[in-house]
Amino acid sequence: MSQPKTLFDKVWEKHVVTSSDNLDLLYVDFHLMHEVTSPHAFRALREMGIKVRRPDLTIATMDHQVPTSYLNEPVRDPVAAEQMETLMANSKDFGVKVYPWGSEDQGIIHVIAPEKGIIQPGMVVVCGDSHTSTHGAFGALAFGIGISEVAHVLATQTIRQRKPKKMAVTLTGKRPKGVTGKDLILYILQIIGTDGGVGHVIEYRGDVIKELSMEERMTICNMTIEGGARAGMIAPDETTFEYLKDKPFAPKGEEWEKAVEEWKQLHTDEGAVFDKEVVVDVTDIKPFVTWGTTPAQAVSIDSMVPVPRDPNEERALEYMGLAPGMPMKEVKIDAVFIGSCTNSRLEDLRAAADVVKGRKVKEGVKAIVVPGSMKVKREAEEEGLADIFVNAGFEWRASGCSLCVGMNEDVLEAGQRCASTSNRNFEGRQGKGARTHLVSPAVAAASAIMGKLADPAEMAKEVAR
Ligand SMILES: CC(C)[C@H](C(=O)O)[C@@H](O)C(=O)O
Ligand code: SF4
Repeated sequence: MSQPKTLFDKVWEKHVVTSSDNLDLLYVDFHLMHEVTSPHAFRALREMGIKVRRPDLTIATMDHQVPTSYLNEPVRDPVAAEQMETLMANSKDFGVKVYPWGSEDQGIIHVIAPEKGIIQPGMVVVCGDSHTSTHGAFGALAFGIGISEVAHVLATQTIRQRKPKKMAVTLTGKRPKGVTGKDLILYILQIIGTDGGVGHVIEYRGDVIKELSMEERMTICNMTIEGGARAGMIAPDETTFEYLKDKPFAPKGEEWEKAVEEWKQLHTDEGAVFDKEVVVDVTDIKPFVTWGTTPAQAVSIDSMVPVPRDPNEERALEYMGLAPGMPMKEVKIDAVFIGSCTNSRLEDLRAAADVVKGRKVKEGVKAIVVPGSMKVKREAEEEGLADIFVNAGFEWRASGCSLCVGMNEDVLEAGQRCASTSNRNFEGRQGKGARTHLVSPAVAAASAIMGKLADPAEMAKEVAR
């Protein structure tokens, strides 16, 4: 019998075109692009007189800099306007399909690619964006690449990589009610730290993972990068196939049957060895929130702000304006952001709307919902979620990265504190001096109602509909 292999080994080996100097040249099945990391690459191709090798395996969207508070008007920010025009021109010149701002297919690149069925098990997917790790949820090997690598992929449809090591994170026990994919990944990050995955590709395993929806798997893989890993992966199963079936880019008819048979082989063989293994029991966990300025600085919502253990943690507390011993549930907030490629899919908006329904956002709190794609926006409107948010006092926006990164006009003021469903709480991430607490959509929604970080289950008992 051949050597047992991990899921990652199987996908990697299938894509090696050639090797030299400990580097493998990998074939790329799909290349995703956005307006921020593409201009340089297109310029490089233009200067060298090279065409895009496989425009049919490349798509681009506008997400980071697009306005979300208005559509069909000239873009007010000149820098954003220029980036957007540049992407339009480059896409046209190089024959790459683009989903521009205002079009019905536009959205955050990591939301629209899965939504169209582009991401399929066993693929190698790259994008000049760190959160490309999202797509590992499908059993694809998906990772972010640098700007010069974007040019290389455009020109050759391949990428040179050193093979990362293998790490397993196995979730055991029973997931408590009210604990979401977001809580699980915050909990995992708090255990492994921001460097726990460095040099590795993490495979998430165990029954807890098998029971998660595709949306929750995407949330977990999305934030894998915050643990320093190159990528996160989850073996495809019936949940994956169910999600993909009939999506525009998915194989159809006989091709579908054939693909599913192949995809079923994409799992780690019994006896395969990982370089590093972490086992996490999830039985006793609660919703998780961050208190500091890294996604790993997180605690249970029932806990207190911790006593700092080193100068970094001291600095984080100072930046966050928090004192040790203060209950997390007493931390007052000024803003709530429900959005980002971590948590802006229909299921996320449903979870938040479920908490908000019939209640009102606390006076003085600015709360916005930014759907991950225009498709999510339309669907949420059709099923009445948008009305629930608007009636409660949320702003209902068009799709984009928005307050996740503050590269458009959505930024917070210095000192403002936000409960955010995004993935990064670094200093200044949501605006200079702004403070970010990473939370799940349900916790964000409950926090909007309470005006402070809140556990949705307790909020429901305190605030009538
Ligand atoms: C702008 C882009 C390169 C960046 C990334 O790589 O992740 C952004 O999406 C982010 O989330 O910080
Ligand atoms: S939503 Fe946030 S994390 Fe995701 S791609 Fe946009 S800026 Fe990056």
